[in-house]
Amino acid sequence: MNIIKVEDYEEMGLLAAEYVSKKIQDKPEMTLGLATGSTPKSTYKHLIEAQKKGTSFKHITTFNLDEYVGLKLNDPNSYHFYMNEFFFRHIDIPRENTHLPNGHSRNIGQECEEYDKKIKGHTIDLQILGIGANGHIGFNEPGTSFESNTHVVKLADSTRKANARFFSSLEEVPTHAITMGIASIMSSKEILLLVSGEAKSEALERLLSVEELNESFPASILKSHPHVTIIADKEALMGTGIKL
Ligand SMILES: N[C@@H]1[C@@H](O)[C@H](O)[C@@H](COP(=O)(O)O)O[C@@H]1O
Repeated sequence: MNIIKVEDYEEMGLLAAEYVSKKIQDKPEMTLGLATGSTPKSTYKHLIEAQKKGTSFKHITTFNLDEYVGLKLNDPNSYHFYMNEFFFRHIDIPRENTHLPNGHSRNIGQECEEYDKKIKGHTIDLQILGIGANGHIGFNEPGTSFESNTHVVKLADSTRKANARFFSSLEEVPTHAITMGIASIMSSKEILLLVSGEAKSEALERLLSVEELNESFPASILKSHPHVTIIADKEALMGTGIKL
């Protein structure tokens, strides 16, 4: 795993955007895996800037990692809304090239199968990832099989609490989500893991020090991926023994 150390959240976003832009320039029709949450927001902001400087998203295809179950697509807390608000509506990507699981589908099981089929029809060239404080990737909570494909997960209490900051109350946070599975994440050619802030420092330390792959710490699987780059800021690196 290659680690790029940055000063703060903003620099992480800038570097990540430069990294992604370079990949798009090298392969304009690439498939990009996308994440949500607080972590990649500054990356999207800088990618929007990159378009003004010549990066075009016209020929890329995107697949998002996850979506809450039960929220309407236009709910401000849905990841559909998030992606549109913070990225898609600002760039030149054709909407039909963007893919997210539909957590408001009447048949969630079928939705998972269909989403999985769509992913398998592509090879994700670069997957942007965040990490949960409990080591989740996508919404693959501790205990998820490393062989998993797109599936429904019951969110850990700690994840619901961590994400409650976006909702008016904890009760409003959905209990379930659809997530790309760990096997799908691992099948991407390359992974860019973004880690920012003190709240992630324990998870990052665990990831860097873990020696055995363990389903109780989902991110540990990344140790077995041949091409992972981590961009981590000072606060996240605190306690890991890695000095800036
Ligand atoms: N489903 C998302 C993940 O894809 C994300 O990477 C992680 C960290 O979120 P954040 O970036 O807001 O800390 O947990 C969220 O719940």
